[in-house]
Amino acid sequence: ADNNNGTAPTPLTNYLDTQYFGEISIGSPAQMFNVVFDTGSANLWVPSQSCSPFSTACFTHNRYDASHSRTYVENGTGFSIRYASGNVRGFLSEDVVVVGGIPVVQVFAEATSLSAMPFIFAKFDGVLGMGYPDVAIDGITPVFDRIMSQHVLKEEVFSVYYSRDPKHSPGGELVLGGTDPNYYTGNFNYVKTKDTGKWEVIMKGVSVGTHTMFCAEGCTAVIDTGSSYITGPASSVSVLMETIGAELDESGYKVNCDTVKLLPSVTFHLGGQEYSLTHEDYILWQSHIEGDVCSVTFRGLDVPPPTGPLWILGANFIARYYTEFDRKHNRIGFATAV
Ligand SMILES: CC(C)CCNC(=O)[C@@H]1CNC[C@H](CN2CC(=O)N(c3ccccc3Cl)CC2(C)C)C1
Repeated sequence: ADNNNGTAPTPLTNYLDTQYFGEISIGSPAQMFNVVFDTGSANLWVPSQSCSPFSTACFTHNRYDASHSRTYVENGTGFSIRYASGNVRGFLSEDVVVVGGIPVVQVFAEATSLSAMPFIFAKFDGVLGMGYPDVAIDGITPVFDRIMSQHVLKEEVFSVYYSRDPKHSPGGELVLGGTDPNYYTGNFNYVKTKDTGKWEVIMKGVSVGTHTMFCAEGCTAVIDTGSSYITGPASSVSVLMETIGAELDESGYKVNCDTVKLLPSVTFHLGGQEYSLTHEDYILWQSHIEGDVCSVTFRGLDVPPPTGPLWILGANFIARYYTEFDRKHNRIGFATAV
């Protein structure tokens, strides 16, 4: 609950270092949902009780039932959101949403159809977008904006800790209104966001070992809590992968597990600081019966202009660098995660 020092923590679950989600409630009495807190989008949706039984992705998750909530307000406007990886369709409703113990009356979407891919792989029920209002579909005021307008937060910021190892508990933590010193050391270094109303910054270079190989003339980096990996322009990532001896197969880039210890750091130059990832941070080592598999948590993704080209720094970056998203000063702060 908002422990009236103006900060509100929500513990997160870490599923295989690729999905981090926390619990919110909607309605009275409370209906519980697991949601990804996604800085790369700005809408809240959960599966609807009225989703079609043929939508497997919908049926295998918790569903919101308006008829069981005494604070439900009908809206009914159509809703559709297109993510890079799949889309969600439904209709708008309004009800009391509680995040970290803070209640807000919120317009959200009841999803009636979810694209099977990738939502059948989702361990979470829905998505709570933590992006700026500028990217909110249908101009709906996002949850964090509704919370800020209540003036209950010590600071108009939220912070994210992602654990690096699924056996850790908690798998992560979202703090509304501040940061949690239990999960970082040292000071924060800040980077101003671009004036685009997105959680994106100017990156000054990407280095492999000591050699700046990409983005030397500057490029855009999105700090995206809802993305599992790091993505960059496909051509750059393929050169990067070639440099570390990774090969592309149907499920992404792989390296020979014997070479992992020798792999170079990959460094992202943000603001006045260099943020390095070692092989510990960017290799997903999975032990299988038939032998170990070492996946590289980088993906090529070409985002067309004007949004792109861009790099997306996702969960594996945030797991190494505790991240504060500052709406008051439109900046992002990074500190070394513990
Ligand atoms: C502005 C908006 C309208 C468009 C641009 N924003 C975007 O595309 C988002 C940017 N952040 C990341 C986000 C990833 N999503 C798609 C997605 O595959 N997830 C997912 C991840 C793992 C397993 C299963 C699933 Cl389902 C998680 C999630 C959160 C549902 C998309």
